[in-house]
Amino acid sequence: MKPIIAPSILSANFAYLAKDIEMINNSEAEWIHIDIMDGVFVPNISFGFPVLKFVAELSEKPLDVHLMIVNPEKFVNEVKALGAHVMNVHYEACPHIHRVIQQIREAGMEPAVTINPGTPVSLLKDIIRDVYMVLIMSVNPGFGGQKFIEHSVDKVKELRALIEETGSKALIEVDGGVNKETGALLVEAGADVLVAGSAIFSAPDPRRMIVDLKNL
Ligand SMILES: O=C(CO)[C@@H](O)[C@H](O)COP(=O)(O)O
Ligand SMILES: [Co+2]
Repeated sequence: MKPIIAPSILSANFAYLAKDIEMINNSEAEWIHIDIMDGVFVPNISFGFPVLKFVAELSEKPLDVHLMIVNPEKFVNEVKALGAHVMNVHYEACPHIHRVIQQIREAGMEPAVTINPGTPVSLLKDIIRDVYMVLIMSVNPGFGGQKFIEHSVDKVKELRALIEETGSKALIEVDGGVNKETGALLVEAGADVLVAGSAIFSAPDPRRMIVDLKNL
C-alpha cells in the first residue's frame, strides 16, 4: 500500500499561503497537516484559529490537525468548526487521554494520539483499539526542518506489532525530518502516513516530491 502524504504547511511561505495550499490541492497529497503550537507545550507559537479558518476554506484536502498545546480538549469545538478530518492530541498533554479520545469521536472527528520521541509505544496499549491513528514524532515537536531521530523506525515496528497483536485498525503516522531517505525506512517499517514539511516546501518541485514520497 502506498503511504498517505500529508504536507505540513508549517514550512509554507505564510506571505503566499494561498499559493502553497493551491499547490497541495493540485497534488497527489491526500491530506493537509496543520501544526498548532501554543508556546507552552512546545517552545514555539505557530498560528491559531482565525488564520486556520481561511486555510480550511481554501483546502480541498482533509485537514489533519496536530495540536501541540496544553489542554487540547478545550478546543474540540474550534477544531470541529474547521471541518477537520483528524484531531491529533499529544499523549503527554492529556492526563485523561481516554476521555479526550471519546470527546473527539463524539464531536464527529477521527481521534489520533501523538507521542513524543521520549514517550514509549508501550504506553498506548490500553487505548490502541480506540484511536483512528497514532502519530509518532520523529523529532522533538516545535519546529520544522529538524534532523530525523533514527530510533523512530524501531518505534514504528513496535507499534505495528502492537496493532497486529491487539487487532486494532489504527493507522501509523510519522512526523519530523521525513524525506525520501527516512521515508523509505518508515514505509518499510510499517508507516501508513508520512508528514513532510521542509522536504516538500524546499524542493525545487514540491508536487514532484509528493509523488516521490508516495512511491517510496
Ligand atoms: O509537528 C511538526 C513539528 O513540531 C511537524 O509537522 C513539522 O512541520 C514537520 O516539518 P519537517 O520536519 O518535515 O520539516
Ligand atoms: Co506536525
